[in-house]
Amino acid sequence: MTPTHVLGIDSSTQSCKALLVDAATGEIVASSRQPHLPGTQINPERWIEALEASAGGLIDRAAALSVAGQQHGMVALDARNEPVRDAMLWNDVSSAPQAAQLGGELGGAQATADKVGSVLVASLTITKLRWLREHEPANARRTARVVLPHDYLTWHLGGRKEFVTDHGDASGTGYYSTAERRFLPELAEQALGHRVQLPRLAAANELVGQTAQGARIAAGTGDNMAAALGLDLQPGDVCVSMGTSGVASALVERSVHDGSGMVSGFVAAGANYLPLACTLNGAPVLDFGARMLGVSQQEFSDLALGAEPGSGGVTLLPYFGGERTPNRPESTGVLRGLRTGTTRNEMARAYVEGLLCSMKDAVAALENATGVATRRILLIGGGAQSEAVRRIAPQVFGVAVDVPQPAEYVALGAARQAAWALSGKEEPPHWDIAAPTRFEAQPRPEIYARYAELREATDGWT
Ligand SMILES: Nc1ncnc2c1ncn2[C@@H]1O[C@H](COP(=O)(O)OP(=O)(O)O)[C@@H](O)[C@H]1O
Ligand SMILES: O=C(CO)[C@@H](O)[C@H](O)COP(=O)(O)O
Repeated sequence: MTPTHVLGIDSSTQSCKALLVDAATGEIVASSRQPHLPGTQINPERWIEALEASAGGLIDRAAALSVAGQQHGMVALDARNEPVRDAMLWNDVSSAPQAAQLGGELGGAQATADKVGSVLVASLTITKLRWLREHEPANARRTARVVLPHDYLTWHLGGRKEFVTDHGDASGTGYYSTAERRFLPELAEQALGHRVQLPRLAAANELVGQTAQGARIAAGTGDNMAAALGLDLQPGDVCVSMGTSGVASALVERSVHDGSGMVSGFVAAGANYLPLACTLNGAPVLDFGARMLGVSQQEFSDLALGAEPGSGGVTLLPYFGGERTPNRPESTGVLRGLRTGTTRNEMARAYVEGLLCSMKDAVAALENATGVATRRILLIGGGAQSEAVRRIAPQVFGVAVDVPQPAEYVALGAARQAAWALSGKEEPPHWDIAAPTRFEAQPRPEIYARYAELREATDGWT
């Protein structure tokens, strides 16, 4: 029998990735990737070009497809569904003042988390709507509809008919009630100044359209929700993703409302919830370190592994692009403990340890907010390809770290969502996931202790 293929698309911050997968087994039969333009604002048409360049040749081989996308980006459209301006992405921190302002209007941090699942930070879509109203009033007035990156691509692939989203991605807008699982359009109106059209909310396993080639289209979801589907995340697992963002996420059965703001209480693709702690500074911290030392990623990893744990006393706070967890949108990176004898090995290792310590902050926040102890960590994303990250991670996290077989788990999760919707069943298909490689090491709590001291000492710095 000819196998049925499904296509998973991951339109993430740095690139668009596509995986063609056997719908019955999850076996990957083809893959492709196309980079996105750098920056924190982008014309959404550029995403379409990257999608066509990566996935275009695979669509006619798929019976169904699904798009997972970077969360939160504000795609503001006019009455003819033309973008009124470039999309503002999750990592654009311009709207930090508006986040604080709107949070106050909603009654403060805990009241906001109770209402929408998350304390407002600049990443969330609603804060960008208020920014638009204050900084570009003419564009704000022209805005008739607001959608998320994955909604825009799903709409395009379906022949530009209906705008649809899913509960997972919608839960990251700041105008969605995670407790009631519905949009709160009055909050979008409060932010922007007038009512806008929002996409229809579809179930994670719903078919919402069809491509010109005849492939059925599933609702899609946010990239972190898709990663949980791709990994088949289980209770007690914490997924640590080192993409452009650094994310610690876990699947739980009840909605989370963390008034501290460290954890965003999002909804998963399906009946569960996906609380996550997200930093603005993920794998690009390693890119920055390698660039500063003038070496390739491979050489950078080798350099880092040539230094002792603790990096000879050099500690890095890697808040290069401002930070979201903790909420320090104006902050910059800080290096402490440099001596005349500091070596290149120690410098490289300090970058790796700094990134991992910021992810340990995220894991700790997740444990605090959910009350669930971490049984194991699954490390994914571009940064997980670094040997130094893999080997130093268990020293910093203090638990074993599993690195799944190299695979694009967001795109794989999108493919699983497509297979799920195509099957018409209540549950996603069971796919055998290859056994991960386990990394274990003697915990080195002193690394994190020194990092935490630097984080506290620099609170209030910019
Ligand atoms: N071997 C490696 N070592 C360190 N970083 C890497 C390696 N391979 C990829 N990366 C980094 O991972 C990031 C891309 O990861 P990815 O998960 O694709 O991001 P996103 O999903 O946000 O687009 C880039 O910053 C890239 O430089
Ligand atoms: O803002 C968040 C989650 O809240 C980010 O995780 C974005 O969803 C972008 O993800 P990557 O491109 O880094 O995977």
